[in-house]
Formats: sequence, structure tokens, C-alpha cells
Amino acid sequence: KASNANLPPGPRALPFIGHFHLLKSPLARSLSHLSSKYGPIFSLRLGMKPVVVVSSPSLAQECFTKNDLPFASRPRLAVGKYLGYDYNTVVMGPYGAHWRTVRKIQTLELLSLKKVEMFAEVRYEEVSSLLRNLVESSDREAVVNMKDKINETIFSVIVKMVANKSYYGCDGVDNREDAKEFREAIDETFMLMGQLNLGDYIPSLGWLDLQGLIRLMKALHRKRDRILQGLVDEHRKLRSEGEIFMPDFVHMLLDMKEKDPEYFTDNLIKSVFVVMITAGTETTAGTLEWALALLLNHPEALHRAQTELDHHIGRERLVQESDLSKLEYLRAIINETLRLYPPGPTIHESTEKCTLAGYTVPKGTMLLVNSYCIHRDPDSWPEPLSFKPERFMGSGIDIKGHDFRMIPFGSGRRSCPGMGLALRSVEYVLASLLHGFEWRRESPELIDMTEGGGLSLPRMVPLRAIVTRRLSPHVYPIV
Ligand code: HEM
Repeated sequence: KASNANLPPGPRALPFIGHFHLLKSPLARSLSHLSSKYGPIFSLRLGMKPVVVVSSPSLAQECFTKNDLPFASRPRLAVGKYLGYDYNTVVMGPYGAHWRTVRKIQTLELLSLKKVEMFAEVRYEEVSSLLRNLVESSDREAVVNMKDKINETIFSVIVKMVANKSYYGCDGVDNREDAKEFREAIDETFMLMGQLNLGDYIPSLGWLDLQGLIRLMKALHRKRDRILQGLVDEHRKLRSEGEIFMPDFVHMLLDMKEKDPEYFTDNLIKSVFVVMITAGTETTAGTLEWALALLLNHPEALHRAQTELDHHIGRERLVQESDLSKLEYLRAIINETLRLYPPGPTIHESTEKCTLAGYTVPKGTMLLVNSYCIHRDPDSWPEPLSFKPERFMGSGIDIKGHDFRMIPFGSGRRSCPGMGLALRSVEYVLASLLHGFEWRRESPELIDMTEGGGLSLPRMVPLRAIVTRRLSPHVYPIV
């Protein structure tokens, strides 16, 4: 059916597999390379599946405004079945009544501005713990693996919000082994989400599981589900004993379950939980790691950010979240980081026939919107490959999905519901790191900026740096 459609042109397909052979990791780069040859809209075929790839602001606008409803669904991929509680998570679920209900709970009940404010104390505790940790490293002049440090902080913030669980020594608890297992499970989830599983595209081969991905997904699901069920059961026990210390997300969902036990099954609660942790950690931590890497390669921008921090905060106290609105240059750095290193292409699927740029896109077509390419479009961005935070100063460019030159959080119905939490966390952690420490590369060579594979466009090489204190010793949280 697809071959009869008036789809955009694209490269010549191989029999049976279509264009699988053209897609390399990271996908965002591979698609950008193809769009430099075939233009801002082109078609691919992955096995049986027609795919349309879009890489310009005006076409992204057409997808997320006029065609937002037809493209509001996700393809039914094995990863959604095995790692998304049978397509029940908000990230991987098809568009429909269930998705709308769960999305509403996430945006209104869990990730609203009020809730983001409510958990300020959690961010404060975890950032204090990070600073304490870095003070120790700075006293030893050690090279610090910043990927690990940032991941630990963001993971802790999110897990505490969701399940009030401490893993890294805050509150006197130290469950590093449990945390390691949990974080490895999340890393593995992202790795598997970034893989093209042949059976999704060539269903007749599905049962063979030639790449062994289904086997890995099933094993990972068992591991993750055991961890998540353990946390839900812990909460139940606390409630039965009348011990509710903090209204975390699991408690909020268990409250909802009391009103509607049929709908709020344990699987639904675990699916909300797992989405927060998978969608929220790697993306937020990855943005922070890219931002620091860019600043280490651009000392003049680092210096300007620190001057701004000293001007507004001074050197006799730490940054507080209430300072963030004054830090215009810091925000420009974060915007420029998200421009250059957004997460991988957003993946949607058409639920009805629609027209795009004059072409007819049939129902069941996969849509990939490549923000990586859109954000580097020379027609929208002068010197698109250069790191220039200044371009955002006083520009009024919206990054929340209304200006299609810059869509790091997507746009339309499926755009990121965690944007408020993400931006607050990135700004607060980055401001605290730059204000509290001087930063140096471990060698004179520039930091390697190669992108790795995976859905969140991580760095290929974990970021390492040398930190030294820049504030008086009494200002830091007590070691
Ligand atoms: C810098 C950090 C982040 C970035 C750049 C980011 C970006 C994105 C993008 C591009 C999408 C896909 C949009 C689409 O398909 O059109 C998305 C979806 C999503 N994000 Fe985020 N995100 C971040 C942090 C977070 C956080 C902290 C959370 C929650 C704790 C979160 C929760 C979600 C969810 C639930 C979805 C799926 C929405 C749906 O399918 O309806 N994200 N995000």
C-alpha cells in the first residue's frame, strides 16, 4: 500500500530490508547526513515500514500544528511492549483515552510548576551532597568523572521525588549497590530504546529475534519490575503502619488507587514511575554534561558565566533557586547546549492519512523529526556549528515548542511534560557548579565532543575534569 502513496522521494531501497543499511549510530547524525543529500523531507523504508524524515523548522511546524493530531501516536515497537508495560507508558503508548488520562496525571499532578516548587528541598539536598563531594576531590586535586557525579545527582533528585528513596548517603543511608543496579537498568533501557529491532520492521522475522534484543528486553523488564515492585511494596507497608514522611509520587498514585483501584493497578503505578526515571534522568544529566564540556572548551564563556554569578550572588553564600531568574547568560548557555546537543529524533506515527509539504503520508507511517539537524540549519542560525550563547541574549527565542527553529523538548501534544523540572534542575545544578568551583581540562587538548549512540544523544566519552574551590571554605556545605 505504501508504495502507491505519494510519499516524498528518498534514497534507493534494497529489496526486503529497505534502508536499514543507511542508518548508523547516532541516528541524529546519520539522518542529518541523509538530509544534506535528499533535502529537508525524505522517505525511507525500514523493512515493511514507511518512514518520513523531517529536518526543517517549517516542516516541523507543519507536523506539530496542522498535523499534530494525526501524528500524535507512537509506533508499536517491541520496546514499548516489553519495557513499556505493554504500551501503557506515556512515552511509548499509542494516542488515545488511556494515554490522555496518564499524561494528564503526569502534567497536572506530578510535574506541574507547583510540584516542581514543592520538591525544591530535594534538589537543595542533592546539590549540597554533590558540592561536598567535589570539595573532597578538589582538596586531593583529583580528576573527577563528572558524568558519574552528575548522573548520581539527577538520578537521586528524581528517585527522591518519585519514591523518596535515598541511595547515595544523604540521610545517613548508603545503598550504592542497589543504586548501581537501578542505574544500570536505566542505562540499559536507553541503550535498547536506541536500537532498531528488525522484527519491528520485518514482522515475519520477529519470532527469530535475530539480534537477541527481545531476549534482552524481557530480562531487563524482569529486573526493573522487581526493583519497582519492591519500592511500591515498601510504600504500602509504610502506609499500613501510618508512616508517610513525604508525599512522593508513589504515595500520590497510591492515593489515586484508593479512589479507583480498578484503573490504578500496580502495573500502571510502576509504568508512571519508570517513565519519570527513564525520561527524566539521562536527558537532564546529559544536558549538564554537554554544557560543562562546552564550557571547558570555551573558557571565555565560562569566565563570563562566573562573573555573572559573582555579580548577582557574591562569593559569601551558595546559589539558591530564587537567584536563577537573574542569570540570563547561564540560561543562554543552557539554550545553546540544547541547540547543539538535543536528544535524538522524536518518533511519532500517523494514525490517519494526512498531507505534509504537499505529499500524501499514509496511515501507519513513522515520522522522525530530527531536531539535531533543525538546530544546525544555517538558514536559521548563523555559524550554526559554533558555540555562541550570546545568540540567545535578549533574543526572545522560545525553546518550549513555539519557535520551530529550536525544539529540544519537542512540540505539540507529545512534547515533553518534564520541561519545567528539567530546566529548573539543569539551571540550579549548573549554576552551583560554576559558582562553587574553577574548572580545568585534565590535559591541554580540547574535550572530545563526539556524540555516542542511544536515544538521548549522550557523549561518547564520559566527561572528566579537575575542579578547585573558588569560594571561602565556610560557604560550602559541611563535609
Ligand atoms: C533536558 C532534559 C529533557 C529534554 C531535553 C527532554 C526532551 C524530550 C523530548 C524531545 C521528548 C519527545 C517529544 C516528542 O516525541 O515529540 C520528550 C518526551 C517526554 N519527556 Fe522529556 N526531556 C527532558 C527531561 C524530562 C524530565 C525531567 C521528565 C520527567 C521527569 C521528562 C518526561 C518526558 C515524558 C513523560 C515524555 C513523553 C511524552 C509523551 O509521549 O506524551 N522529560 N522529552
